[in-house]
Amino acid sequence: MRVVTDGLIADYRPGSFLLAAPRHSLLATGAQAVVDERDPDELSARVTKLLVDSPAPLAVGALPFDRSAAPHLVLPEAVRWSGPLRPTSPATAPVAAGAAVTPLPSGEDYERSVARAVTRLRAGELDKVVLARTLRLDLPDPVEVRALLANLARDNATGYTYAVDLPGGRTLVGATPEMLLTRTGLTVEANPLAGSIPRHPDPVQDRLAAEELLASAKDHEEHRVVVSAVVEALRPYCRSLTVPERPSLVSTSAVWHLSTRITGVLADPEVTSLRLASALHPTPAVCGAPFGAATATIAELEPFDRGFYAGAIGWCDVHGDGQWVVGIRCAELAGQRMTLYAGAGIMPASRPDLELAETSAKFATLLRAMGMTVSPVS
Ligand SMILES: C=C(O[C@H]1C=CC=C(C(=O)O)[C@@H]1O)C(=O)O
Repeated sequence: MRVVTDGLIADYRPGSFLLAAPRHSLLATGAQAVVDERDPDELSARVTKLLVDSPAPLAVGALPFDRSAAPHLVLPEAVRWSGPLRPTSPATAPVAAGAAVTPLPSGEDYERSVARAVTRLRAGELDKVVLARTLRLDLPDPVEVRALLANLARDNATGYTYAVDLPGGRTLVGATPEMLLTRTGLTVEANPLAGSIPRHPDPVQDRLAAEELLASAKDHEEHRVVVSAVVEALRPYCRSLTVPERPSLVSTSAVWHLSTRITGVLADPEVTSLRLASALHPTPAVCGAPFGAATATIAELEPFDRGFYAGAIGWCDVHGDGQWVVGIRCAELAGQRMTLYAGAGIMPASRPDLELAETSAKFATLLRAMGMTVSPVS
């Protein structure tokens, strides 16, 4: 099969790092050095030192969901920038038909876990928790990653399409709508998303769904928890912060979200985008609040390791500038196995069936890009 791809995607090879943002795209290849310090200050200091001492213009990579696990950053051998990716080639299926699909947990078990979380939330044990589920695809052939990336970039032009090489021959591929942090000089920007509703193929029903989301007290509260955590995490680093009073609506091709764009001015020009990303991550958009109770609930109720799902993906240059996005709407590829991840923010007013439907809608980002129409709710 000949795969026609465009721009930087055509030059993507296994092991490369790709981040295609709405206004620019980055392809980094090769690895002069790998950095995996777990302490955020040491990680940032080591990356900066290596960048000062080497010709590499930036470091790229990913922070895992679990703060105590090792990050995976590399100083690439070559870096190329281009404008936004605008794949023009016809969609190509990244793999022949015939995947075996295994959900973990099953739909019923996910609903049971959501119900257990709701009981704890209503008892006041925590304010919010994000519970995820996975779909394992066992494929007849290895995935053609360039075709998958082209389809993701085509369907998610306002989002961030990415591919990150992970230890152990794995690759995280996805298209996230959520930007964790961008630092440009003294200016920082964060764009937390939380509060979602599936989109509808009928335009009138779709508009009604968006209005329902805008009117939902549960979703506004779910969003408020995230915005307040992001503001509190940024405050010590900023001399001013601007936070809109109300969230706005944004959409992917699969889901409507509540979104708040926060901007700030850094107090200390030495604080790198990597250090700021570590300070923010994981926000309650992927974890919950309070942090300790949410991580304990996730560890107890989710029957899998998140790895780099719900982590942070991005780059940082020698000046500390950079961009980090939230590693959601993604799948981990390992040979002919592909594991898709999707989570939903659970609140005291959550309904298990609706949270299951929301995770199904989130899986559609990857399933559509794979050319699959299978119903993931099982
Ligand atoms: C955890 C995910 O989405 C997060 C980001 C936006 C909206 C979310 C929500 O409304 O639940 C989630 O917090 C995911 O896609 O796996």
